[in-house]
Amino acid sequence: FLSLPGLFRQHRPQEPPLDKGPVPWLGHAMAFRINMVEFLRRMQAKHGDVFTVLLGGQYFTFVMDPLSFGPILKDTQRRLDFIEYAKELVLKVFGYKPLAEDYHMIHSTSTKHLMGGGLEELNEVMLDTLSLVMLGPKGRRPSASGWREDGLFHFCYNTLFKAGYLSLFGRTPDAAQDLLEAEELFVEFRRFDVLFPRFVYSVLWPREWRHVGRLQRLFHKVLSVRHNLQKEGVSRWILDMLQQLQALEVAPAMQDKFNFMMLWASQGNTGPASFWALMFLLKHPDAMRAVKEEATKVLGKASLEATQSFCCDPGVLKHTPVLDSVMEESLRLGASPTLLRAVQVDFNLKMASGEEYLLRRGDKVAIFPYLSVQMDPEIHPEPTKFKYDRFLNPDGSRKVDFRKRGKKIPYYNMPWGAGVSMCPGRHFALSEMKLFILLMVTYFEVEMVDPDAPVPPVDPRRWGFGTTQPSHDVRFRYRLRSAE
Ligand code: HEM
Repeated sequence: FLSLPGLFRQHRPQEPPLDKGPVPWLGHAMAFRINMVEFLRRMQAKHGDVFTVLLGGQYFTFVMDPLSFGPILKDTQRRLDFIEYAKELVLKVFGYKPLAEDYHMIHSTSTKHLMGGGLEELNEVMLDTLSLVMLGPKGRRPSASGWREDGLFHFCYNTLFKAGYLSLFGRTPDAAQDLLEAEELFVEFRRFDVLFPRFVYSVLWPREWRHVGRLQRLFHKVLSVRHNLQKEGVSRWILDMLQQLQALEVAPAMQDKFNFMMLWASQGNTGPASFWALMFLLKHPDAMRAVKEEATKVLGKASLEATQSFCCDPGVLKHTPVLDSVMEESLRLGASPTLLRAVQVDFNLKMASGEEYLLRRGDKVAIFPYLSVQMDPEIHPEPTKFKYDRFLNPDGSRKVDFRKRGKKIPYYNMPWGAGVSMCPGRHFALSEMKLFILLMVTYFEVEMVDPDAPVPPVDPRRWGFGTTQPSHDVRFRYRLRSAE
């Protein structure tokens, strides 16, 4: 009954082309869910740069022209809302009931502790925890000099998850036990991660719904405030936010759910993104050579003596333009967030071309930068190719000048989203991923088991959910460089 008005919706003059799809109410939901990129390509070819589609009872207007993103991302008149819409999702996925104060709290605390001076402190902790995860509780073990084999995706995700989790959510005096618990948590995190896209689309089987419920309860328990209080070195980022929630008299059970949300936000993307970076480096010897040369320049020729941990000044992360470009290029190819805003009042969206479209109150506006920016051949020639120096000027400085139709384009790569929903953890995320890659190329020999194995394609079910994942893993081996 509630969806009836939607069913009989008619296209009004000046509105974007309307495509209600083949199935009442569901509209295009099936095609969208199976492969969002293919679906949007088809719609763009059919309707142009702006179109409205019906997806599971809701109307989404996709804006595909990056020169027209400004009015959506810098909407000062608050005709578009991000927060209310995000609230529904957060309640469903994490069980967390957001407060009006949350947005400001998360962003101001992140500015304090995940950027600038706070970040320098956290980088030191991250280096220490990466040492623990990659070398074990006793530092470099003699047996560790032999080759070890793993799936590259599993290795990167597992390492970044454990190091990130222990750095942010704290450790106990028993490092071996911490590692064990982090490993167990990673296994559960991956189970949740695998179900995540279909959970969001509400298309799980009954058994899977029950499984998701069990996983949610497990995370609430493991990340509970009570459990956390027994730990040392819980990051200021987490502590500060929990203190603010306490001051707002949020119940402890709700704080546990908040922690789960922060675990997801902080650990769901860095592992997969590091995988793409290392994968591309392994497949592009020129890029690997350039990164290694830069690493030697900033760190010197490093190797480990017995029982040593990594020796690296995180300050060097400010002097790695080549690695910066590699990370930006890997994120261009591997990150595919969807930026969503709810339309609060009917209003005219002005496009860069001068055209105007009427947007209807209650609809959602969506931007999918992977297709409309990151894969645009005019902005990034040969967009499907990995070019490690794409984001470098000839003089070695960072390239920020990208153009479309002759116009400088402000949003030329959008892995972190943009505007009000821009990732507040981006500086820390880049630091931890760069630290991991630097350690891998400096202290380890790394090679693919089958050097001819191609870069795996993206799992199409994950388009639109932040950093993509490969459709299958790739075997690789690694060993500590011997001391010279
Ligand atoms: C490669 C790594 C990462 C990528 C690509 C990434 C990307 C994003 C994107 C696109 C969003 C916006 C989502 C939306 O529009 O709904 C977001 C939100 C967020 N990210 Fe990240 N992120 C990464 C790592 C991190 C890390 C390491 C942290 C924290 C330590 C973090 C904390 C957050 C938080 C708290 C939010 C929600 C902000 C809000 O509610 O407004 N992210 N991230």
